[in-house]
Amino acid sequence: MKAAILGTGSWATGLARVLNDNGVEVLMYGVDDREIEDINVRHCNYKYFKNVKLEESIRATKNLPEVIEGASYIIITVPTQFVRSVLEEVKPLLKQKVTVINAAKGFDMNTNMRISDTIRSVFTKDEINPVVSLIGPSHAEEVVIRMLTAVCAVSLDEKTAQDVQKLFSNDYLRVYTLTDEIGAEYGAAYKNVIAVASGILKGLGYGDNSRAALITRGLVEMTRYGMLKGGKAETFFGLTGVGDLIVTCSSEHSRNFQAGKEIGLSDNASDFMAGNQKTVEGIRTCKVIHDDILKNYPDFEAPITNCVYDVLYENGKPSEKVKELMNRALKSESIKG
Ligand SMILES: NC(=O)C1=CN([C@@H]2O[C@H](COP(=O)(O)OP(=O)(O)OC[C@H]3O[C@@H](n4cnc5c(N)ncnc54)[C@H](O)[C@@H]3O)[C@@H](O)[C@H]2O)C=CC1
Ligand SMILES: O=C(CO)COP(=O)(O)O
Repeated sequence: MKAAILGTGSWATGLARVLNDNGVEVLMYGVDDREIEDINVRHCNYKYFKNVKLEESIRATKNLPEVIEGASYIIITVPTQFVRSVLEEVKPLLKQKVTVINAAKGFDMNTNMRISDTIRSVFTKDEINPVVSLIGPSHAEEVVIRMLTAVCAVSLDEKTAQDVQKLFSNDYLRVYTLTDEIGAEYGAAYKNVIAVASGILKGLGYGDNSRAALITRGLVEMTRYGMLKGGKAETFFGLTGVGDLIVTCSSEHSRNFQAGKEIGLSDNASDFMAGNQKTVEGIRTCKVIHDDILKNYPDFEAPITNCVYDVLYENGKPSEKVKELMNRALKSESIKG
């Protein structure tokens, strides 16, 4: 059995190793010569993992037709801004029905769709099986060294979710199935915005109490928003919700957290925004959610997202925004608002 992995970055490499460990033939598709050469020749991916030796059976190429040829599964591990364009390149290459598995977290660059909707908009029902997302608290840096991790295979179709569950599960990766696609995808995207806020708090010098408050109130905010979009409340209390929120808000591995930390340290986002080269999905996700609320739900309160938006896009000072959050009108802890 063969899996095509789109991307040669950190998550692509982590999931390639999982599948390789599970006896699946993997071939990675990349656009970066250095990453491809590292994987094929030096059997590592030094840019992302300084001390990890990969198996020789994990290979990468720029030749997309070779990657897609004979693959039963196509795994999306490119940042969300490239998902649609790479899938459009894949489409004419399909010769048999495949299962497309999304592992990216955020929204379509052009349409702001959830990524599962993007996949369904690119392919016909005859070309692909029901879409699956593989999401949950899973830093590539830990998965690639086989540290115990649990994620969800999310699909509207339970059977396809179970198939993907079996494909990825092993003694260090435990996969649960879930059918609330909307709730899971909004949770996995929204948590990146809260993780930027968590990094900002760290950079400003705040401690564990502040982070616990942010995670808790962030969970309330993302649950309310996700329910508005059609997700189930219980999903936000699972791996794709609070699970991913905790890991991303608390880990130095998180690029969203790192971005926030840098912004908090300089009490300003402009230098970071001008120079950033890393994959920080929360930056664009924040704008998508902020703009959606402004346009479609003017009475909806999203104080954390609004503050992160002001810092990233309106030159707001992080230290002032923290004061603003703390001095909002006092209220009860209700999830309703
Ligand atoms: N790194 C992690 O721990 C996790 C990442 N994710 C998600 O996975 C997605 C990818 O993130 P990372 O792997 O971390 O990013 P990354 O920055 O480590 O790697 C991105 C990769 O995409 C490649 N790429 C860019 N454009 C491409 C194109 N058109 N065709 C093929 N490859 C292309 C780059 O060369 C690079 O190899 C993001 O949405 C992220 O939120 C999800 C779970 C864990
Ligand atoms: O989604 C992730 C872990 O579950 C990765 O988070 P970052 O993109 O912030 O590194």
